[in-house]
Amino acid sequence: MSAQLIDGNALSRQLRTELSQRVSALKVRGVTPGLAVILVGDDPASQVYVRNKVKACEDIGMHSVLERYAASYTEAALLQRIAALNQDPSIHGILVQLPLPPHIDAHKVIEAISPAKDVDGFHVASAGALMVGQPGFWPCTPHGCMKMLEHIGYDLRGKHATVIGRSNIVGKPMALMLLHKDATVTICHSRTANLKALTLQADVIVAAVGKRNVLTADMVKPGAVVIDVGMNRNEAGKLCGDVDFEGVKQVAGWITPVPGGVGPMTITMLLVNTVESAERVTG
Ligand SMILES: Nc1nc2c(c(=O)[nH]1)N[C@@H](CN(C=O)c1ccc(C(=O)N[C@@H](CCC(=O)O)C(=O)O)cc1)CN2
Repeated sequence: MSAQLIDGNALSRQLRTELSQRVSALKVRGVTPGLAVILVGDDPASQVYVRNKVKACEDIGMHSVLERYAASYTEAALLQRIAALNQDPSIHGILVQLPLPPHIDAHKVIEAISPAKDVDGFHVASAGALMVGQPGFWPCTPHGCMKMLEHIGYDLRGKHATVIGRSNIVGKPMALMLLHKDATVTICHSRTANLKALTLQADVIVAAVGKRNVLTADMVKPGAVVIDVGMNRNEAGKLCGDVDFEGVKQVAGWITPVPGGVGPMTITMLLVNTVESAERVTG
């Protein structure tokens, strides 16, 4: 048996076409959705991600600004820049690319972004809204995973979902989103005893650890949906996820690839949040 692929590139293309129509409708009403992307430092992967974000905005007719600052940029200067963008009516979403250089307190920076423009969904107000099921921006990566499940028509009610990873930007919000859809959720992490026993029970597994081969074929129930959030490099420098793709695809029912799975969906959901932010402003 071989799992069916959940193609994040194809789904992104479809969603971005729909979004470009929403952007056109906003423009007719005199509003162009605008995203500000801030990059501090010269992390090579981050440079690729921010370029892709700006290009994605352009492709669907949105306005975007990319602000790049040297690694020596101060926290105070960054906070001042965010305060100005909070007041800028042409900007509906503000994103500070992570990771930030170590001298900058990422939590302080995220909290400086107005929750109304927090299209990354990282602000405590956004996290709280997700927790209690109130309107707010959802973090893009787990939101993209939920869209992929929706796309394959997967009904989560009563299903057992196991999330491997407990980060604030993926693991924890992922668990809450699955819970909102009535799944029974288990969160696993580095101190979890007998991870295999918990993944073998799962109908849906989300691997979000940042470590290769965290999930192997012997840990997966036949037919399960496997979503790989990992972004790692193997010895040959090739991009790979947290899942042993070749082995797991023989057992799973559905599987996301890396690249071409969750990654492009992360950027698509950022566009979704920014267009929604602009739509909220216009009422
Ligand atoms: N402010 C934020 N910082 C970071 C986030 C985030 O959502 N907001 N997430 C990650 C990085 N990230 C987005 O910023 C991201 C990572 C990967 C991809 C992606 O499309 N990956 C491709 C492969 C790209 C490659 O060839 O290197 C894929 O999976 O197909 C998009 C976004 C950390 N920081």
